Amino acid sequence: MAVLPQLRDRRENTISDARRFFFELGQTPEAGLAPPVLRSWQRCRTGGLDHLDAYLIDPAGRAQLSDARDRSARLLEHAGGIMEHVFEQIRASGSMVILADTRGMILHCLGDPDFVGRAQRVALQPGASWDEAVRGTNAIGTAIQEGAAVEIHGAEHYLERNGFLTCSAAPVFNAQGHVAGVLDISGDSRNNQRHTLGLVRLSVQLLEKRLFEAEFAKEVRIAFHPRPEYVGSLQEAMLAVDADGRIVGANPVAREWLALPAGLADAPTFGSLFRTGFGQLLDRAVNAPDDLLLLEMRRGEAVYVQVRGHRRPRAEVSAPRLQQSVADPARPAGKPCDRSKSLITLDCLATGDARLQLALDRARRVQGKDIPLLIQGESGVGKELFARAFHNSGARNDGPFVALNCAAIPENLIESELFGYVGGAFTGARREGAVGKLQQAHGGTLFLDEIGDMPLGMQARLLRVLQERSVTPIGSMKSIPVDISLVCATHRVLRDAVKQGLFREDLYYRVNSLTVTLPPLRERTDIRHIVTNLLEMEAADRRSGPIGISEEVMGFFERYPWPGNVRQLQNVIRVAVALLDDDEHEIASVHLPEELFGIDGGDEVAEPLQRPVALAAQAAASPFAAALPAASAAIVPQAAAASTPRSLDEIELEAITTVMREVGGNVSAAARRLGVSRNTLYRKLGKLN
Ligand SMILES: Nc1ncnc2c1ncn2[C@@H]1O[C@H](COP(=O)(O)OP(=O)(O)OP(=O)(O)O)[C@@H](O)[C@H]1O
Repeated sequence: MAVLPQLRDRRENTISDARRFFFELGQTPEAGLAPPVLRSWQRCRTGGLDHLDAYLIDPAGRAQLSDARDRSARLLEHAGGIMEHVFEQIRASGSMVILADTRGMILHCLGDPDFVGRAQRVALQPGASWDEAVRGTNAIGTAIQEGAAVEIHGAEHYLERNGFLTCSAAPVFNAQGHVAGVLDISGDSRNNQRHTLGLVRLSVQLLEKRLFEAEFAKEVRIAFHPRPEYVGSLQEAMLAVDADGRIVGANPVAREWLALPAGLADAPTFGSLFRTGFGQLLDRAVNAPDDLLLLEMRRGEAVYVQVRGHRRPRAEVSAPRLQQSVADPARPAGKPCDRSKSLITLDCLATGDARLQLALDRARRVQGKDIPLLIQGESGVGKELFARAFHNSGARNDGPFVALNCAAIPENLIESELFGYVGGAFTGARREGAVGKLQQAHGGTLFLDEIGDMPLGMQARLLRVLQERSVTPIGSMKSIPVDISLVCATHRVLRDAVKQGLFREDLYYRVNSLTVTLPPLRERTDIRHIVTNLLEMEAADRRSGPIGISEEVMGFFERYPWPGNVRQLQNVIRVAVALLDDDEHEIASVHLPEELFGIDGGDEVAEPLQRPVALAAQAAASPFAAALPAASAAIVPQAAAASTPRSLDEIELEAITTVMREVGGNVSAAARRLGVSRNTLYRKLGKLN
């Protein structure tokens, strides 16, 4: 919005009065000048600068400019995209966006062609120095001198020839508290825009955040704020902490808040600022990686903290190389993977199944493009893990990953969970209110699991949020902007739900820009890889050395139909590992839970194990052979195949009596060895009797 003409005239009159006082009478004007401008005029006069000076210093030559750009390479790299974005906002307003280095030399600018010509007449162009000592009061040089954002309008410029400009600039601070450069928007003073300084400030905060994250990508970063909704925003305070708990970097918010001096010489330790030890915080963060932790500062306030960039020490993540009885399947080439949920990436999920690979490739293509992803698949196939990996592999990986299972919470709570509420919004509401998942996910990813089960009324509200990109908590009149990447999952066919009137068509198109379908475990060709990975993770938790698996069990796993998909497999492995004695390091048939063979379950689960039972039992009394399709009875010993043809009933009788004898008449043990449920075995025994 342009400044009202009357206001502008009034401002210009007071400044011209101030100029007369200062330049003609040599006095200090008592009013009409902002303190930074007055301080700057005084510095210029002390430095012997003539306000009528018309001599233009030539911009630096190409080599000098290139050296300066090299010195500020990181700044330029991160500022480029931000400057383009800012330029889009001010396009056609007769202005330009400028980036200058610590000495005020212009490194890069983007401008409207009509204004660029005029700007060049006063050397507002790459290579020119806008150091206050040579150009007098100007936004770039004065922001450096003042160490703060400034706006220098028209006649506030010290040199008269610059009076046609209006400029807003803010210094960019690095993590050590030193100025790393300046971002400026300059334009014709007649087109002064009221919000320009705000735009510059915000853009600088974004630039500082990117510089900080790039500099400390390998360090643990602690983001904090007294209000949880500000963690993840540009207003959050951020510290980088080394392995010894020393603060090695702080963003300007943290510096101001903690009154940290510039430089690193007297940097405090984490423990001197917070009541919780750094190691203790990391332990809590590993167990609750996406949560905001409430910490008390030594000086008394409580703040919400999010730990970023913390990885579980390697030794805890993956066990030493497994000496498995099954040859460890070759892993796809690439970096070793950290498979903890908080760090898993799409690359880590690629374990060789072609259909999964297709889903991974498709998801990678939309990464960073603000396209909602819909993940379909049966329960337990790994939809949530996929969503986390999608988040962790993208540019938002430092932001929060917030999950909400729409089927798991009562219908009347979904609204407050999603949108949050202000204190006293309804009976039973917490006095201090609550931040909804949508707001919590700001700057990161919101994962809506079982979106197909979301009530219709809620669908309409969610649609509005996605369209308007803002959320209004229950009981509030204020809408809060939210920037989220949306990932949804469902085991339903959403299109059918739309046809049945259970899912809004407009929301369907919103959430369904790209759909990926994860294959059920029984159809995957990489079960060996998954088993190996799960075993590694269990071994790491058990901390008692590597765990192997017999070929027999692995073969069974590859053939079992896994109605509960990876979740079921994971549980089976967990139970098997728990059943291992301390000196045992290999999972064998005895470690598998009975339910797997339908012993205590219904015939539904047991059924796939029953088909070749007689052959398998006779051959090896192995429950795993039972899971083999008849055509692949590779583990059935030759003797069985070569024996004289007999009726199936005869073979079955012989198998059952042999096994019953071997287990001393224990029906449960016999059923387990035969690979049938206890009920089935009783039935068969009844028939035999
Ligand atoms: N490739 C994998 N490797 C290791 N563990 C996996 C893999 N895929 C899934 N899991 C594990 O299986 C379990 C189920 O996965 P997840 O919760 O992601 O499935 P889901 O499809 O979202 O299930 P639901 O539909 O029931 O919510 C989780 O504990 C997850 O960590």
